[in-house]
Amino acid sequence: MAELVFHTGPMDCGKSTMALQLDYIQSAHGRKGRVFTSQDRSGTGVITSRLGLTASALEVEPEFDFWRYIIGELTSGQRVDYIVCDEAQFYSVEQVDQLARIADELQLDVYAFGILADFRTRLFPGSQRLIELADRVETLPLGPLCWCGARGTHNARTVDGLMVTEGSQVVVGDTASGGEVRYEVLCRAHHRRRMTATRAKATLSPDPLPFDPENF
Ligand SMILES: Nc1ncnc2c1ncn2[C@@H]1O[C@H](COP(=O)(O)OP(=O)(O)O)[C@@H](O)[C@H]1O
Ligand SMILES: Cc1cn([C@H]2C[C@H](O)[C@@H](COP(=O)(O)O)O2)c(=O)[nH]c1=O
Repeated sequence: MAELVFHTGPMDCGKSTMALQLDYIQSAHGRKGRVFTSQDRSGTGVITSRLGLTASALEVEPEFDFWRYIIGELTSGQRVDYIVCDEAQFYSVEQVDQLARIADELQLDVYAFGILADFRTRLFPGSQRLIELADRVETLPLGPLCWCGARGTHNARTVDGLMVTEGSQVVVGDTASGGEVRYEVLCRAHHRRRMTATRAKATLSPDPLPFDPENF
C-alpha cells in the first residue's frame, strides 16, 4: 500500500540531507524516482544539504501540477516508483492534494520534507495540508539547539540579530550568518519572549554593563 509521508522539523534539522539519503536508498535495485524542490536557498532546480550533498531536482513552481506530470511520465513509458518532495512547506494546498491522489490512485510512495511553521509560528498552507492528509508525520530525530541549550523547535526570523514578527511568510534564507535576513531556531520559551542569542548576550550578560554615570 503506497504512503504519503511528511518528514518535518525546524530549520537545520537534516530534512534535505534525509531527502537525498532516501532517494539514494530508494534508487537501489532499479527503482526510479523523481525528486522535487521549491525555492532551495541555493537556487532553482537543486536540493542542497548543509552537509554538502547536492542533487538536481525538478522545481515546483506555483502552477506545477504533480498529477499531470507523473501521468505524463507514465503514459510516455517512463518508470516512476516513488517521489521525493523537498521544501514542501512552499507547495500549494492543491499540489499537496495532487500528491495524495498520486499515492492513492497510482500507488506511488510520496516522501515530503519541510518545516511546519513560519517565523510567526503559523503553519504554512502546504504543511497544514500535509498534516491533514499524510499517512504518517515523522519528526526528524536530530535538530539544532536553542542558544540556551534546549532543543530548538521554533524558527525565528532576525534582522541584525534581533527577532522580527512582521513580514512576508516566504523569505528564503538560512540560519548561517551572511544575509541581512537570517533565521535562528529557538526553544518555544525564548521564541515567545523574542530572546535571540544576540539579545540574550546583550541583556543577560553576567558582566555589569558599562554604565556612564553622566547619563543617569
Ligand atoms: N559540518 C557538519 N558536520 C556534521 N553535521 C553537520 C555539519 N554541518 C551541518 N550539519 C548538520 O546538518 C543538518 C542540516 O542539514 P540540512 O539537510 O541542510 O537541514 P534542513 O534541510 O533541515 O535545513 C543539521 O542537523 C546540522 O547539524
Ligand atoms: C521560518 C521560515 C523559513 N522560511 C524559509 C527559509 C528557508 O529558505 C526555508 C527552510 O529551509 P530549511 O531547509 O528548512 O532550512 O524556508 C520562510 O520562507 N519563511 C519562514 O517563516
